[in-house]
Amino acid sequence: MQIIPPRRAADCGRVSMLASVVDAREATLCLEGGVDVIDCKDPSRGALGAVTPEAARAIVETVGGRVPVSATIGDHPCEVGPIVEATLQAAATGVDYVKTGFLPGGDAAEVVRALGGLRGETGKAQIVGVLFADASPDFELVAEMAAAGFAGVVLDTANKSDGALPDVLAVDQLEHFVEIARAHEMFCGLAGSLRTRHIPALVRLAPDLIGFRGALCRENARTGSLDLRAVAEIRDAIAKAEKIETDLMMSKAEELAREERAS
Ligand SMILES: O=C[C@H](O)COP(=O)(O)O
Repeated sequence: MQIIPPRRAADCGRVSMLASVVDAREATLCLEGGVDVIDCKDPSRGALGAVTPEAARAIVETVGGRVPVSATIGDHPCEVGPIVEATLQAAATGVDYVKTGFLPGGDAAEVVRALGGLRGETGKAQIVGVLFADASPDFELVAEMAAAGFAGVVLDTANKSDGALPDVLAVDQLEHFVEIARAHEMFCGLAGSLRTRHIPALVRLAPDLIGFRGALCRENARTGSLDLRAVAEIRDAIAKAEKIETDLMMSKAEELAREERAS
């Protein structure tokens, strides 16, 4: 089960919606709401809080292969031991992707290389690196991740009470991140306290996915319960933004064709 492979999202304008869920009930609600990727996460335990292995297995079973399932491993210090152990534990639950965050401090490149050395030990699970826009992200790490065989990379925020991703990094920096991921043939995701109002500018960057938790909950309380209407609102906002982008591309193509015929 694959998230849209690199380049196709940019070519066909299809941006996947990722929703972070705490249990099988929320996973079912997200499937009903048309979510493209189910992300196992316990928001009460941090930016990349991990659910229990039992909860992750229950989510995988409930989703039943209908969409890709990812799991976060927790906000570990950037050290080989804890991150490798947590990554293997998450991979053993049957998810398609394990999202591994890189907080500042420690030798992130060493950790990436250690994770690359796990090839074959993570079963079907592929590793996705998560960089934190509000914690001095090193975009040079994307090349290391690609060399280590990571499937993708996500730019998220660590501090969920200090603004959204576009408040932390300017759009041209977000665009640069997407371009770097594409250049290394990895899928890329954008996340971090995102709301409906952020969607048009982010869809314009054509990431492969945009991730949400807080916006999907009642009163945007990320540790609260998911709300089907909020899920549908975000789903519709992505579809609307994609249609605008597609129509814009079509009209530009028609204008170019007219100019060529006239020349
Ligand atoms: O990957 C998903 C994001 O971490 C969503 O969480 P957030 O919307 O609360 O930032």
